[in-house]
Amino acid sequence: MEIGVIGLGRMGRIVADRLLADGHSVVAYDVDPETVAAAAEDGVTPAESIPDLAEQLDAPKRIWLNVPAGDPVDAALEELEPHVDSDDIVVDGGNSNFENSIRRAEETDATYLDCGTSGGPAGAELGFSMMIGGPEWAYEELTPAFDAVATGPEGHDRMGPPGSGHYVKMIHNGVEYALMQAYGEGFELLANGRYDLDMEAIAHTWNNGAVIRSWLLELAEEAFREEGNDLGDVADYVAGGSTGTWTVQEALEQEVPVPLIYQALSERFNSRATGDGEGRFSRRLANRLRYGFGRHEIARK
Ligand SMILES: NC(=O)C1=CN([C@@H]2O[C@H](COP(=O)(O)OP(=O)(O)OC[C@H]3O[C@@H](n4cnc5c(N)ncnc54)[C@H](O)[C@@H]3O)[C@@H](O)[C@H]2O)C=CC1
Ligand SMILES: O=C(CO)[C@H](O)[C@H](O)COP(=O)(O)O
Repeated sequence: MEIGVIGLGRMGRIVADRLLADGHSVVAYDVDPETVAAAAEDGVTPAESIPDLAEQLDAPKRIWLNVPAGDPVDAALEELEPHVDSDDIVVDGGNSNFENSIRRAEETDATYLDCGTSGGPAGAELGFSMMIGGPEWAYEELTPAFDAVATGPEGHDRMGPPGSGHYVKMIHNGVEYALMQAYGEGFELLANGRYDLDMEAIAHTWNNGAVIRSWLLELAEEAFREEGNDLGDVADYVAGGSTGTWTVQEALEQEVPVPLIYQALSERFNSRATGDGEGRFSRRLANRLRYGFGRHEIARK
């Protein structure tokens, strides 16, 4: 299959590479020409602009966006609009707000799939987990590409109508915040408790057979190995927060209590209010875990 990839950052580059590795052909564009040139060396066909990318693709066109959520998605769609019709499929692989995805699916002349994507840049070797919303025919049409970018056929599924893919990913991220907070609190108590303990060794032991083993805990083990038992100069500052905020807003609207997710989000806001980089071990671990899965910059003291 021939696919246009727009956005070749941490996630888009993996999408392009995994499509190429599975035998698909990729035409790619990024606002950063150096990024495009680097990808071209590894086999993508470079495009100089979004219209150029659209013109290089044969009809029906298949286009995959991996740009930052918000205005860049609308800007890319606006440029695509004169070049697409309902036989063409546009996938938004970013962390877009699900209500924007519903609006975009209605506004665009193309057929739209919202694709919540989990696994982060660190998950490149295994492939991603992908939650997709939109028309069934479009999901089926793109299944070979989803098989290539996800962990395989089990790594993606159609959630339901437009918006549902990003809705499920939003709540996934709320769970992610709460899990990081829970691990953080446990390690904070261990670090300040009554024994002199080795955090990496504890994480390693828990990761081997314990009820609470997980990928986040493997990333915690890696964090202690790389930063030291006290997390070194990793600051008490947790960035991000948009998807968690939307999760809490949705929970309020649906009158579903989500105290753990709300508390984890509040801890992030608190970390920014304190601003001294010292403070809570739990939040320092969350800061480091965001680098672990997402390659988000680590705030340092
Ligand atoms: N990093 C992560 O762990 C994950 C990120 N996401 C989501 O995936 C999307 C992309 O994230 P990343 O790859 O991490 O971001 P990134 O910042 O690494 O890459 C974004 C790329 O888009 C390019 N770009 C921006 N505006 C553009 C435009 N109008 N046209 C073409 N290219 C444009 C930038 O130059 C950059 O190369 C975001 O919505 C993010 O929230 C989803 C899951 C995990
Ligand atoms: O979606 C993701 C992982 O699943 C991204 O890494 C996202 O950036 C995480 O959210 P936040 O930036 O609010 O920590």
